[in-house]
Amino acid sequence: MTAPLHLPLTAVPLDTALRPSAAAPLAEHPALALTTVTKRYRETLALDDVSFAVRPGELVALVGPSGAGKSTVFRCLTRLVAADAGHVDILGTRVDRLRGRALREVRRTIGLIFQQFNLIGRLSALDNVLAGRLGHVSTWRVATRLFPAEDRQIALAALDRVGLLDKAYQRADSLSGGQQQRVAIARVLAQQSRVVLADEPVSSLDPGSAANVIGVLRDIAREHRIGVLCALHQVDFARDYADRIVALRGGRLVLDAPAKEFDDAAFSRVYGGTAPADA
Ligand SMILES: Nc1ncnc2c1ncn2[C@@H]1O[C@H](COP(=O)(O)OP(=O)(O)OP(=O)(O)O)[C@@H](O)[C@H]1O
Repeated sequence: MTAPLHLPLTAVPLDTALRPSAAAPLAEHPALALTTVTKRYRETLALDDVSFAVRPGELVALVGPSGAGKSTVFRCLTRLVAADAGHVDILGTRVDRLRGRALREVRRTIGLIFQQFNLIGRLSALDNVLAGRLGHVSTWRVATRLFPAEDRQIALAALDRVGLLDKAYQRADSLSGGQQQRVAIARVLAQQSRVVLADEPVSSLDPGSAANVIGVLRDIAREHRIGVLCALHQVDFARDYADRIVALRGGRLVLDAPAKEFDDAAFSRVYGGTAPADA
């Protein structure tokens, strides 16, 4: 375990510490875009001519019934699978054409948030956030976990932003689910990602914690001009917190609209049937 090192947070103003790196491409490009993407797994057409984009600063909810193709969208964006047709862009770079090192570099710019938090339980919240700095520091520093003071400052600022500075030296597995997910958000902040993919980030949380986490995600998207694509099962959260909702059904895009326009008619177009009272 790294010895606690309590650095004064005043040394680097928080907005400076968390500003996206100057090397990052500027905001003209969408954070991510799918253009006429088709993906087939043998006989299953998982994505059928799907196009949509997420702009910097926007939280877009990706909704749809089970098997609609949401995970396949994420797999195409991270190039875990190759689209059969169409193209996939991250910050203006076509990831579907990349290989090897170039692909790894683009992947490193994508912040990932998972349903099950994906933290290392025995490490402190701070060390988990520092993992977001791995793409920014040399291999020997990673091996020895001797992160420069500046990286620790950035990680602490990120924890402060999600309201967890006082938990920095606490083991991740001693935190509540909502707190762990906020550590995961702090990690993508420290990573200075311009693109975040969040796969069902609040599914395992109680409604209060879920609202808190998704609210933090939306706020950091706006503050840091991060494009966030967030797969959500809870349509009510999508409506309340997302800027737009993109809906898939049977691999086809059936809706791409401002979240507040997602009414009962839209619900039945996406899911069939009527919206539950609390959706
Ligand atoms: N590796 C695979 N091999 C064959 N078919 C697959 C594979 N992965 C997904 N599929 C099929 O592709 C379709 C889309 O699956 P996908 O996992 O993208 O949907 P999803 O919207 O993420 O579903 P869920 O909400 O249940 O996770 C489904 O019909 C699924 O059964």
